[in-house]
Amino acid sequence: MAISKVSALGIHHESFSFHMVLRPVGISASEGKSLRKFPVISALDWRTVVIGLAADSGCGKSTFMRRLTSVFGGVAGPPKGGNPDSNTLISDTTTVICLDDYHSLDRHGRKENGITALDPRANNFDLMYEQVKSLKEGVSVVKPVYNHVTGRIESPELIEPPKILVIEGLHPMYDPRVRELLDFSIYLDISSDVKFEWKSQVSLSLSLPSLSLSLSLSLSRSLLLWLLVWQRDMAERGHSLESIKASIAARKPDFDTYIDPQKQHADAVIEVLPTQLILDDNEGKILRVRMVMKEGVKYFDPVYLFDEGSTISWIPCGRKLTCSYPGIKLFYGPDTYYSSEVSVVEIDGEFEKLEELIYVESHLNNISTKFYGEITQQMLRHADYLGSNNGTGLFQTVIGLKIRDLFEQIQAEAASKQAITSPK
Ligand SMILES: Nc1ncnc2c1ncn2[C@@H]1O[C@H](COP(=O)(O)OP(=O)(O)OP(=O)(O)O)[C@@H](O)[C@H]1O
Ligand SMILES: O=C(CO)[C@H](O)[C@H](O)COP(=O)(O)O
Repeated sequence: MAISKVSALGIHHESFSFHMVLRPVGISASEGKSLRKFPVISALDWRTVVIGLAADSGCGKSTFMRRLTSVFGGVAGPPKGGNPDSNTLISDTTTVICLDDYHSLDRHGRKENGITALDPRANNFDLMYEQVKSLKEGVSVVKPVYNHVTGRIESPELIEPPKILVIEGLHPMYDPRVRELLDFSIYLDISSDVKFEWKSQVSLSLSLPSLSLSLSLSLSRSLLLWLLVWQRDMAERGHSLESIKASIAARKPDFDTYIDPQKQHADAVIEVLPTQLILDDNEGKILRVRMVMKEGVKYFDPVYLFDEGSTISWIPCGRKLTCSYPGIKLFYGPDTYYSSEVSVVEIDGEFEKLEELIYVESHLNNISTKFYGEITQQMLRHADYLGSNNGTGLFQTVIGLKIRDLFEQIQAEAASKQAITSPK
C-alpha cells in the first residue's frame, strides 16, 4: 500500500491497488463520523479515466451517454437510495455527472443577479475542480445536486470513483484546471438551424398530447423538466411559441461567449449541420454530420476512410447500400481546426436500411471495434435511439468505442507501471 499524502480533503493515493477507508471530499471531519450510512471505497484496481462532454442543453448529450454506456454493457441508473432528483447516471463502468450540479447560484439567485446558468459566475469551478481531481485520484466526493424541478441546490450525494467518469454539461472545458484533468474531451456542436429545429419539434409535439408520452420517453430528464416548466409558463402566462423562441435566442450571447469557445480545446468535435445534398436546405431534418478528430492525442488514433491521410469523397449508394432521396455521401480528409491539425470524417444524409451500415463500417478504419460489425450491431440494438439513421448516432457510437479503447490503454499502462514499481 502506498499513501502519498494526507490532506484536509481526504487521503490521496498514488498506487491504484490498495485498500483503505477514505473520507469523501466535500464533507467535514465531524460529518465524516456519520459516514456509516455511506458505502465505503476500497480496493481500486483501476485508474479513473475522466471524459468531458460539452454541449448546450437539449443537444443530444443524454442519447450520447446511453450509447456510451451500452458499449460497456449494462444499464445506467441514478445512484441507489440517493436523492430522487439526482442528475447522476451510474452503470458498472461509467458514472456520468451533470455539471449543472455545480451551479453556485440557484434559479432565484440567477434571476436576482440577472445572469444565466451559462455565465461562469453562476457556477462553482473551485468545487468542480477539487471534486473531479479527487475522483480521479480515487477519493469519493459528496457533490451538490441541482434540482431542475425546484431550481434549488439540494442535499448532496456521495459519488464514488468509477472506472470512467464522464463530466457532461455546459462547462467541462471552461476552467483550465478541470480541462487539465480530462483524459479525453468531446464537444457536440449543433448548428443554430438544427438546434432550432430540434427544440421546435419538441415544443410542437408537447402541444399534441398523443405524442407527448412517446416523446418524453426519448427526452433527457433536464430537458423534460425544462419543457414542463415551459408548458406551465404557456398555460399561466400565455407565452407564445414565438416568445419561447425568443427565450432560446436570449441564451445565445452567453452561449457564444462561454460555451462555444470550448470546442477549440476538444479532442473530438461532432458537428451537426443541415444537409448539403438538398440545395439551400435550412430545415435541419436531413443532417450533415462531421466528426472532427485532433491529431496527436495520446491514446486516440483518428478514424479514417479507405486510405489514411488522403482526401476522399464517397457516394456508397448502389448495389450494397440502398439510398432514397437525397441519398448519402461520405467525406474524409485532413483539415485545420483552431490551428490544430485534424482529420475529418463526414456523413451527409440518412441510412435507409440500418443493417446495410456494415458496408460503410467495413470501409472505416481505426474504429476500435472488438469484432467485425460491432458498430452495426450497436446501431441495430439501439435503432430506436435518436439519430440512429444518420451520422449523429454512428459517430456517437464510434466515439464510445474509442473511449473504451482509450480506457483499456490507460489501464494497461497503469498496470505495467505498477508491475515495475512493485515487483514480486
Ligand atoms: N441525433 C438526434 N437527432 C435528432 N434529434 C435529436 C438528436 N439528438 C437530440 N435530438 C433532439 O434534442 C432533444 C434533446 O436530446 P437529449 O435529451 O439527448 O439532449 P441533452 O443535451 O441531454 O439535453 P439536456 O441538456 O436538456 O439534458 C431530443 O428530444 C431531440 O428533439
Ligand atoms: O442550461 C442548462 C443546463 O442544462 C440549464 O438551463 C441550467 O442548468 C439551469 O436549469 P433550470 O433552467 O432548470 O433552472
